[in-house]
Amino acid sequence: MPEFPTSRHRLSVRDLSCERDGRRLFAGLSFELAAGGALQLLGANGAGKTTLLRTLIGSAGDFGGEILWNGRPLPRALPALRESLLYIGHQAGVRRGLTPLENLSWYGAAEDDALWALEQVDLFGFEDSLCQQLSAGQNRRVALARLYLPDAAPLWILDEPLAALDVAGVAGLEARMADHIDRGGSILFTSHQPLALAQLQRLNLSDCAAIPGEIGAGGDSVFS
Ligand SMILES: Nc1ncnc2c1ncn2[C@@H]1O[C@H](COP(=O)(O)OP(=O)(O)OP(=O)(O)O)[C@@H](O)[C@H]1O
Repeated sequence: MPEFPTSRHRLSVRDLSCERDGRRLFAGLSFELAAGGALQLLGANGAGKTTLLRTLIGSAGDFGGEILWNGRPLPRALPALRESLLYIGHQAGVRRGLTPLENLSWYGAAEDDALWALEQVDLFGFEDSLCQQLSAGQNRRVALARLYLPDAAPLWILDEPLAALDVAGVAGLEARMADHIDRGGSILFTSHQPLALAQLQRLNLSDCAAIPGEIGAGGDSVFS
């Protein structure tokens, strides 16, 4: 697995606000996520966690405030952000009419790499089964196998990656996330469950609060 040089990427959110159907989901949201950082988004059902993640990757509607990738504002910087992004959404992007191996091939993985990745998520022996015949947790594992492909991007944005995982699956994902952070990657994820990651920062969207300081190893900016 490659190293991601530290201080090379940075996602900045400044005074972000978002409304849907005339209802304010959150406002005054500011944080920075730099190389080597991890941020867990918390919040009640409907607080706007998925909407925030989709806004950050340019897949949601209007927003107020600023989103910057390496100091350049979206939407202009969106192509550069997407080049550095691995996004796994709530629906996980698994095509249920395909096999796990075919799903990873669809994402451009070579067969050897895909087989190795599937083994890492304990799907050895299921690589040629149709995903529609797999369990919910196994389908989540197919999605998470993308995190083990050799060209995994430095910025991971993961919506409910722990959903449907068993205890061993959660432990495996924690280890993979820790390794990614150690190598200078960064992770923004939602989860209702606690995760044992060193230096993990948490942000509760229900509070619409700002994070005091920077997440990651790349600098010394402070937002409030
Ligand atoms: N395109 C849209 N049009 C109208 N309302 C929307 C739209 N997208 C999201 N919403 C509303 O915004 C609110 C926040 O939804 P979102 O999925 O972001 O919440 P969440 O915090 O991820 O919730 P959960 O924990 O249940 O997954 C919900 O009430 C949802 O119905």
